[in-house]
Amino acid sequence: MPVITTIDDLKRLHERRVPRMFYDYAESGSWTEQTFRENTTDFEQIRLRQRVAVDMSGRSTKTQMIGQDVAMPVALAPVGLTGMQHADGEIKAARAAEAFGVPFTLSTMSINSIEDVAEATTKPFWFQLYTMRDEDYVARLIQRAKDAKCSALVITLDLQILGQRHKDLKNGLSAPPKLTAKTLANLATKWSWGIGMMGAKRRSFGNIVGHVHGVDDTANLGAWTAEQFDPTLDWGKIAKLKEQWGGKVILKGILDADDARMALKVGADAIIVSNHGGRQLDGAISSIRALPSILEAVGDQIEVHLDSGIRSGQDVLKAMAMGAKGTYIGRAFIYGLGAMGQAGVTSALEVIHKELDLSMALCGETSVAGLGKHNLLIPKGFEGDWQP
Ligand SMILES: Cc1cc2nc3c(=O)[nH]c(=O)nc-3n(C[C@H](O)[C@H](O)[C@H](O)COP(=O)(O)O)c2cc1C
Ligand SMILES: O=C(O)C(=O)c1ccccc1
Repeated sequence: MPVITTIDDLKRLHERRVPRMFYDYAESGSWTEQTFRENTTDFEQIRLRQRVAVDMSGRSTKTQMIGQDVAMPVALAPVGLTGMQHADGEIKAARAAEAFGVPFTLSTMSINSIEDVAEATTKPFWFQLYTMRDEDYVARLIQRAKDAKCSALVITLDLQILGQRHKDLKNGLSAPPKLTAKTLANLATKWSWGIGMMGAKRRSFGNIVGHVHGVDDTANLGAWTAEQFDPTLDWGKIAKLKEQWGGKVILKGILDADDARMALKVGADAIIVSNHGGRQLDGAISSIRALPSILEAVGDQIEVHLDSGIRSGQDVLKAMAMGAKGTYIGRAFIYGLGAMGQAGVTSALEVIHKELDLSMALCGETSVAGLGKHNLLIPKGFEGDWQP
């Protein structure tokens, strides 16, 4: 077993072990990838305040997200096609999250189905919803998530149409995913991935294929999304979905204070400040830069979470100290999954937990609740003086 001490170690192994088509799909941002890059470089702009001679014994990273206990404020973000990174990837990731004590969010676009994951775990997980044109299908999907006892519905709002990712088009990534001649050639060097996949429970969209008609035979992810997703989704429809669900609702993909106010108005329990990991609107600001103005607008009335660009426990610390009440990792756990399956996801969580715990101690903090702006050195003008 290789010694893993950083998320980057897992990323290198992921690249080595997973066919290029799926590695590229995970790693890509849209268009020039400016937003994708700035999601991580903007975290680097913020510095941590080192404090000394503070009793650091009895530290804890435990806290709550939407009223649920978490071992640290880091959930697994919904990631489509997770089961193509590793056989039964959603089951593996959900089990790793459950054992660690952090929430797992299952994507609508997952390979393992809601029922597969419910069967393989003992605690409730969260379900992420994409709304399709077929409203009956959406209603059935919500019912399936209820039947599986999912404890939150995460409705993603920043992807009713897909941002263009060049590599996916060049690699011929289709939806539902199919192996092309190019990928099969690439497979020759990815034996363990291929052998695993042969034994996988599923190799196509588990929540969709067999549950809705006319979904196969599409050239690429963008064309498929344009055909299937509901382009008319608006705040009125979001309010109706919330009513249909009846439980906790998290609205994902908020990057603007005005939208955060709308989310508050429809009665969401939490929002996720997110630009979808730089995969949607290239040129949008990083989520860590968007966070302060959103907190100012709604932070005292709704739980504000953040994702996009988190690669370390220091990043988690920075987001929490700025005022977020929770964070999510997307690629960071996908690297682990592609590298080593369930053990790799556990490893990603351990890396981030250790970084968070040690950095809290070196900042002179012993609890998540104690974190605040006093832990940060934020450069003047960090939020940008761009005018809407
Ligand atoms: C490969 C990949 C697939 C994704 N699929 C979904 C999805 O199905 N639903 C969704 O709401 N977000 C999806 N996202 C966005 C993630 O939930 C999350 O917002 C993003 O990964 C956070 O950025 P990070 O990867 O820098 O942590 C996806 C992200 C990646 C990298
Ligand atoms: O790739 C993504 O980011 C994503 O969310 C998605 C959208 C449509 C189909 C599969 C994944």
